[in-house]
Amino acid sequence: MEPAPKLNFNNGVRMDQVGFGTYKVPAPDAADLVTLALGTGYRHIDTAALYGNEEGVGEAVRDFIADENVNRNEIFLTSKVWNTDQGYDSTLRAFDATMARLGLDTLDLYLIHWPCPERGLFIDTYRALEELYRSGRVRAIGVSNFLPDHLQQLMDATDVVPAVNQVELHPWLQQRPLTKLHQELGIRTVAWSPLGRGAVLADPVISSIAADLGVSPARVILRWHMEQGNIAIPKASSAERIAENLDVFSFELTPEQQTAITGLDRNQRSGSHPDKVN
Ligand SMILES: NC(=O)C1=CN([C@@H]2O[C@H](COP(=O)(O)OP(=O)(O)OC[C@H]3O[C@@H](n4cnc5c(N)ncnc54)[C@H](OP(=O)(O)O)[C@@H]3O)[C@@H](O)[C@H]2O)C=CC1
Ligand SMILES: O=C(O)C(=O)[C@@H](O)[C@H](O)C(=O)CO
Repeated sequence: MEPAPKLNFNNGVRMDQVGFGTYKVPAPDAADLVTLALGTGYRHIDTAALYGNEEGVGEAVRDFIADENVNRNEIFLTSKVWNTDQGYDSTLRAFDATMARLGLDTLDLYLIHWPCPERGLFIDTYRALEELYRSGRVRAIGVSNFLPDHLQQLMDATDVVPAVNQVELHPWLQQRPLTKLHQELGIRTVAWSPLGRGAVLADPVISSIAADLGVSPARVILRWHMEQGNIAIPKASSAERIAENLDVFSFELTPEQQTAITGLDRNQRSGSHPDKVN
């Protein structure tokens, strides 16, 4: 299957518009599942220190590069510094630990996982990401779960504009004020839980559009993300679903279908609120 189109970051780095998410992929399963995703055509993998699967993700990436004669720069890998490692020196140590687990020399994108405003450390943490960026150990840096006021505080105090803000986003939580701010600031929106952890698949409007188009509800939702300009990182555990989630570039939604999906927005989170995680 053809890889997804690539979108440019504000620093010229390019990321596939569909990636493979690995939250809750058990460590023993990670190497095989990521290998399956890479073999299907994914060239963008999302993990994090929290997920406990960086060893398997790294093994899959390294083996795919060796076995398939693929260059390292053809695979885009994201990881994230966890909340308990926030702070300048601790973030640098956390990055070294992530790279040791991945078994790689460079990372394509490193993110602050949650702002954790009560810790008061996300600016120091981001300064460590800036150091990693300046030293060439990461190709791009960014944030995750940042709200507008977090972004403003960060950009007032630091130098490198985040390449992305990775946030929960799906038809029931469209985050329109935040995505508008992203566009104004030149920050890419990466949608985590793009399927609402599976819940949105059962929405009757999605099901009806899927029936009209003769595709699955997941492909409708992910096509919607593509047409919104989002980068989506669905997680799946079967070859069929992994392939299905990447096959979202052979059809389009009609304006009426787009409008119907826009109408599903109801500010409903499947995950935690950024102000509640510390
Ligand atoms: N930065 C952050 O704070 C966060 C980042 N993330 C990232 O976002 C990724 C995706 O989000 P996630 O929370 O996993 O949820 P998703 O919205 O990707 O949904 C995943 C769920 O949907 C099911 N599913 C996937 N594809 C299909 C399909 N084609 N048909 C039917 N069911 C399907 C999966 O089932 P099954 O696995 O059984 O196939 C799984 O239960 C994560 O893996 C992680 O990488 C997630 C949460 C927070
Ligand atoms: O948001 C939640 O409640 C979750 O369990 C996840 O978002 C988790 O906190 C996480 O950050 C996964 O990347």
